Amino acid sequence: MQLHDPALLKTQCYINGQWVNADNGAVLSVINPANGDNLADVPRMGKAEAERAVAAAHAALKPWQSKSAKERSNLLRRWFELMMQHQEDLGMILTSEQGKPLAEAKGEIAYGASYLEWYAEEAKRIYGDTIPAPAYDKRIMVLKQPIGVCAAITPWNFPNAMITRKIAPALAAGCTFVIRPASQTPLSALAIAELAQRAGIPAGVVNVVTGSSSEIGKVLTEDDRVKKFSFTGSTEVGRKLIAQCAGTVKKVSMELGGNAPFIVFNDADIDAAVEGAMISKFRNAGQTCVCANRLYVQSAVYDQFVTKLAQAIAKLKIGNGLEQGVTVGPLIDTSAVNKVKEHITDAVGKGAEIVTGGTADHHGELFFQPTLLKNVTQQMKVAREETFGPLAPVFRFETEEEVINWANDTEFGLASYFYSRDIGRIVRVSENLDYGMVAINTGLLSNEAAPFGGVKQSGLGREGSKYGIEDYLEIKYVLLAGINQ
Ligand SMILES: NC(=O)C1=CN([C@@H]2O[C@H](COP(=O)(O)OP(=O)(O)OC[C@H]3O[C@@H](n4cnc5c(N)ncnc54)[C@H](O)[C@@H]3O)[C@@H](O)[C@H]2O)C=CC1
Ligand SMILES: O=C(O)[C@H](O)CS(=O)(=O)O
Repeated sequence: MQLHDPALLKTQCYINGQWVNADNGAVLSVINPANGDNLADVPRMGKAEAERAVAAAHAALKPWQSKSAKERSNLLRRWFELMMQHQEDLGMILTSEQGKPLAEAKGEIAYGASYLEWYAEEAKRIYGDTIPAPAYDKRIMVLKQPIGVCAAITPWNFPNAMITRKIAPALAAGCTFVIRPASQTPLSALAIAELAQRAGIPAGVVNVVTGSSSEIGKVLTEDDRVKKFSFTGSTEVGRKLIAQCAGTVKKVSMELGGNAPFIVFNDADIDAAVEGAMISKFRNAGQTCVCANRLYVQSAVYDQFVTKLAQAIAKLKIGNGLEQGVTVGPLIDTSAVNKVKEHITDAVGKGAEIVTGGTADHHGELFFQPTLLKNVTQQMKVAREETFGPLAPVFRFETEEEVINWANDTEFGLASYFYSRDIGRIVRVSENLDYGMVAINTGLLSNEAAPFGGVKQSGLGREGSKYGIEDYLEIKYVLLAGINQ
């Protein structure tokens, strides 16, 4: 891996300001999904190391809280500046371990850094309240104070942004943090920690532990010193982690699975809808929780949309994300490839038709051709399960009522999209979609200024925006009496 600053490639974990190996020297290999190369080995840590990381975060709490909001803000700002200065190297590390095209990886670095930038500012605007008391000799005050030691387990699909989207509001609020990144993509997390150290974030405020998800997860969810646990990943694992947090009544934030509807009405700008579908569906080879999972197109424009979408898909370039012009990289592992195959086989077996793609790609075992299916129905697996791959199933619908019912017929409620130029329809559909996020006439809704999150079984809480810091604060009610004595 050619880096301008090779010191960003860390192969040890970061605990209490020290770079350390696993106690028993065990390691896990980080593999490039594009070619199977071993990029590096990182520590395979477990219970003891995770407990030391929690202890470090706990010891660092008071000193971190004793800094002024402006001091914390300045440190977050410096961290943001360093991430942007090293955007190229961080992107290279990210593409090498996760697979997404370099342009997307660099975009993720800027996206991840934007949370540090945003919460550097929010750190200075954590306001409390004074409330008129019901008695003349009393005063009511409301303080907002940091919740304490926080912990998170993060996924492989956005190995930079899913960390900063949690750690930035936490540190801004005066909390300290322990991160356990996905074992497929630990190098991005360790590089973030390296830049935290360079930025002057004090020892123990940020800690990164790689290794056993179950052992480390058990400590982070059950240790009473951890007051807040945040997770991004599958709903299935999220349920388990919420249950593990119950024993110590931890506050939890969950960014879980999705099943996004992408609806195109007869009055839509079809070219814009195709452009939005391409962004929403094929970003990160379809491996995002907000990807269009079901494309619903109204009957009068169905054939035109399918034809134009097939033409756009034909322009995608599959390959190693480090190669110039590549727009679709490999999937993360063989189970991801098998899920795409399973959904295609099921749909075709129930009457769907492959318009383009449909098979694995010659670039390697983890590459799959961007695939378009038509004549898809609600009876197929793609209607109910998150594919998390480069598969675009297009359903036909007749009425607004019908498509709203189909779109909402899922346990998920994360992102949703629709294209229309009718103002009455825009208001009605926005209000009737049971989702945490509704994007209108665009296929990309993620940014640091907006509250990202889901309803139903897609999660708990919000990340980003002014709302995202609330999950790292506790409200304290202070009553002052006897004022006239
Ligand atoms: N909402 C989102 O942003 C994401 C959703 N997903 C969903 O998850 C599915 C599978 O992707 P995965 O990465 O395998 O998700 P996953 O939920 O299995 O893994 C996510 C993270 O949780 C960790 N983990 C898994 N089981 C654990 C356990 N018992 N205790 C503690 N940590 C555990 C993993 O090591 C990883 O760091 C995808 O098909 C997609 O549906 C995956 C990534 C992100
Ligand atoms: O986990 C994910 O898929 C991300 O939250 C999607 S996004 O925020 O990068 O759009």
